[in-house]
Amino acid sequence: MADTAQKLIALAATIVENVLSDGGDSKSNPKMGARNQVYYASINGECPKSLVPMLTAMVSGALKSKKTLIKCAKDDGLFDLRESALPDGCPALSDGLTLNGQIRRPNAELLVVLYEVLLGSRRVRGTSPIVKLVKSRKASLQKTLARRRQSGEEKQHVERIKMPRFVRINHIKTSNSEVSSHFERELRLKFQGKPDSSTATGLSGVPKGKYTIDPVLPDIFILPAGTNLHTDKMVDDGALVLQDRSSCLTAIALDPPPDAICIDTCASPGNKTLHMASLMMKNKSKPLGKITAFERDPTRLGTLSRRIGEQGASSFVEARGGDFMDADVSEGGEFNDVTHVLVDPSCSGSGLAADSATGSALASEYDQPSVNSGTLAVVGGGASDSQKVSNLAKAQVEILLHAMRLPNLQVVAYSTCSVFREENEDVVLEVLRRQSRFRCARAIPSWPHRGLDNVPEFAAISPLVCRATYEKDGTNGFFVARFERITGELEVGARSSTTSSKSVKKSKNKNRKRDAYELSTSSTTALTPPPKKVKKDPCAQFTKRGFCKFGPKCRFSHETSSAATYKDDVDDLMEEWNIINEMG
Ligand SMILES: C[S@@+](CC[C@H](N)C(=O)[O-])C[C@H]1O[C@@H](n2cnc3c(N)ncnc32)[C@H](O)[C@@H]1O
Repeated sequence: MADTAQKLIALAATIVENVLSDGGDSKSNPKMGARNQVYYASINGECPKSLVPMLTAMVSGALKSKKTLIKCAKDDGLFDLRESALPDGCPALSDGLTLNGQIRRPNAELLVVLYEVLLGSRRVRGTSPIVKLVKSRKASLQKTLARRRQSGEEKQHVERIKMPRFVRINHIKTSNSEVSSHFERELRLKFQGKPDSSTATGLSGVPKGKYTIDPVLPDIFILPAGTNLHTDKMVDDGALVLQDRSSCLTAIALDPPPDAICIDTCASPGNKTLHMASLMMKNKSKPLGKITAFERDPTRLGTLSRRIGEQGASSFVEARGGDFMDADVSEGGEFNDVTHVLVDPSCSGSGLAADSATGSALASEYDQPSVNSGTLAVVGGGASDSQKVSNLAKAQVEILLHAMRLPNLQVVAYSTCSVFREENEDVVLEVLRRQSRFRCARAIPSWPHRGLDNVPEFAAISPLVCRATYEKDGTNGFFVARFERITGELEVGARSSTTSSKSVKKSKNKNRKRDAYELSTSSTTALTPPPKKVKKDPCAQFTKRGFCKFGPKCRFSHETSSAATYKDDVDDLMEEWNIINEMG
């Protein structure tokens, strides 16, 4: 037992070291990212599948909480210990310090073990000298963290948010009845009936031993939080997909008919591409159409291709390496016949649920990207968070406009897992302003939670778009909009039924004229700046727990100083979050 724990700690430390280091071979290349390295460790047999959730939690926790862990160790005097005070074989921890006492390069194993003791399982397992050292100082380290939190030097502990386990059916490989009997036979779960509300309370209330189905969205099963399905046969076979409920909104909003010719502009790891494929197969009444899934990142393209194969979709889904912005969208071009496009571009990821590892809180949908928190690490170099979000928003608008140039395109679904209006309603308004062939239509009419309702300029689009939040929907924060080609026969804002290829041709001539009349093509147009917010006192419940039962209606502020955490592969993180939940 202790040996297994030590092997796991050593593996986590190797991955952390790879990520923190500057170089590495292709296998341990830090650019590959921690999650991919965990994945490789599991397929290479270095980590048993059942321990993948623990490994993921250790690696992501140690990396995300690095600063907190080092400060606690430093305050606790760990780096001042003389060699004689260290257990036999323990590396000199002060090697990682510069002359003025700053940390140059933390010992990766120390980070992992400190994470376990202070923020993770709070237990010390393993046998190495570093484990022995931390074990001997566990109580004082934990007191140091508590003191730092009390003095405000560290963020208060945020209670772990437990989302239910959402599982989507892949209709290419299975059916609802097969899945139900699998849950009952293999997992010994009993169906508890369909919940009568879509509130977070209704959803998170799936008791142990039971399962249910989504009250609003088709094909989603809801299992108790913490259900470990990482070794489940149907998940392994690609018949069931672990996907957050909110991330299923986009393909449902697009609603492609079986013969649709589709593009996913930003596809990897392919959750939404493959959801589209499943919907097309489910409704198959005529020959299947096709999906071209663009991915510009070569590593992520590999993940996408693999998953297309695993989920049985290779015959009609193609992974295409390259930037969608270079795709030929001209009349008569390669994508002349495309009717449906899904746009789920890189975003700030500000809607991802609070992370127990870092203690960061859930951003509210009324939050704005803070100017100086500096937590959006990837886009725009040293730019402020609000500048990075603005850069992301510009790219989001350009991808939508590029897609809307496709000559036979009928429907576009747009989504982000951001809660910021700058990447959501503002993007929709900007796209409507810059072209005149598509209007915003009502996406998923049965979804109860619509767009921001407190901003006068959003009044027309707010009832048409969908939002999701942990507080209201039991999911990560999410936004979806549906655009439809204007046929001239429908009222603005009304939703047509899924458009057939005949009506595509009918409206084509009219649209050609509109094509010529495309409005501004400038990529530098600034989005509407967010209105100034009235300063409210902080909400005590939100500060303490990371959420509050009054949600956006609360009269106190839910603003956080680190409202956004940038992650390009946000869907990976969603899945990772589910994994971390399993630890609870
Ligand atoms: C938010 S993730 C997509 C998640 C995916 N839709 C899913 O549900 O699994 C964005 C992905 O799009 C890729 N991407 C961003 N902009 C792109 C572009 N212009 N062309 C192709 N891929 C792009 C990124 O590399 C990243 O893998």
